[in-house]
Amino acid sequence: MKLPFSKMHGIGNDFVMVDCRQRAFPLNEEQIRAIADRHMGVGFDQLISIEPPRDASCAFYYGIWNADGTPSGQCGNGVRCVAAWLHRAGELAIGDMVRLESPSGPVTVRLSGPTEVTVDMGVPILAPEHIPFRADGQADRYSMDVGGDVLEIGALSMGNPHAVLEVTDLQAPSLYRVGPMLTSHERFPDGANAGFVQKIDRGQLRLRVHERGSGWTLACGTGACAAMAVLRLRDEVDEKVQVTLPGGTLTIEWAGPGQTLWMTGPATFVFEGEWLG
Ligand SMILES: N[C@H](CCC[C@H](N)C(=O)O)C(=O)O
Repeated sequence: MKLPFSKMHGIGNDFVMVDCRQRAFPLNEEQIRAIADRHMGVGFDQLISIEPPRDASCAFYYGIWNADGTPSGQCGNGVRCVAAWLHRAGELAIGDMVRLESPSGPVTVRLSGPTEVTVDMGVPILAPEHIPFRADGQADRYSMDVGGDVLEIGALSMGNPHAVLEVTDLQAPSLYRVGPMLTSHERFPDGANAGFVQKIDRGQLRLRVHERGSGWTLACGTGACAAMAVLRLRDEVDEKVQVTLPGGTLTIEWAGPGQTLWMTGPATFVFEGEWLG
């Protein structure tokens, strides 16, 4: 197969973008994993397809797959790259607001420059059964046994499930043990992206994320949204927060429950290629 693709990243969370506007999505799980291989393939954290919309109120649909071939419902850094990709393809003008359809429903994007994108990520989902997360009821903190340690986590969905743990030291070696255990914890029936967040002040957070299906990444957009929302629910941060991940910084704005959450950040082109698989 000769598969043209674009390589992009959003603050270091990297993507292979596949144009499916005129053709059906051509890859099976095994091929996705082959392209994800950083030595024998191209390498990516997520592969993203750009397709005609299924919901007529949206301009395009985008599909999301992790490096291990599993699908996801949402990708915050990815949707900014979809918007910049559509601009480069002549489908989206700077300043336009357009609805895009993700596997978990519509989001609205606005390009403020060719590679600077603001996204209305929708309303964070807090009800445990819709995350999905096993709990007796909705709470700002859930006690969880993770490998023998009891941790207090926040849980929510941004269209994909997130566990958020507030820490005082993002360099602590224990995070590397806890991350994978949280990602595949039995209380998250579909798994979870595990975020470790350190509060600097009411307007600044630092974050590292161990992603379901992709491992440790340089950035996770929905993880930044989830971390901010969890701390906002505990009134630890203001409505507008800078979230700094290993690969860069995003701005997250959220008033509170029931309101939509906004994410702003860059989307970067790296190269165009053709996969010969
Ligand atoms: N990196 C992405 C999230 C990918 C989602 C994925 N790992 C999952 O939910 O399985 C982001 O910027 O939001």
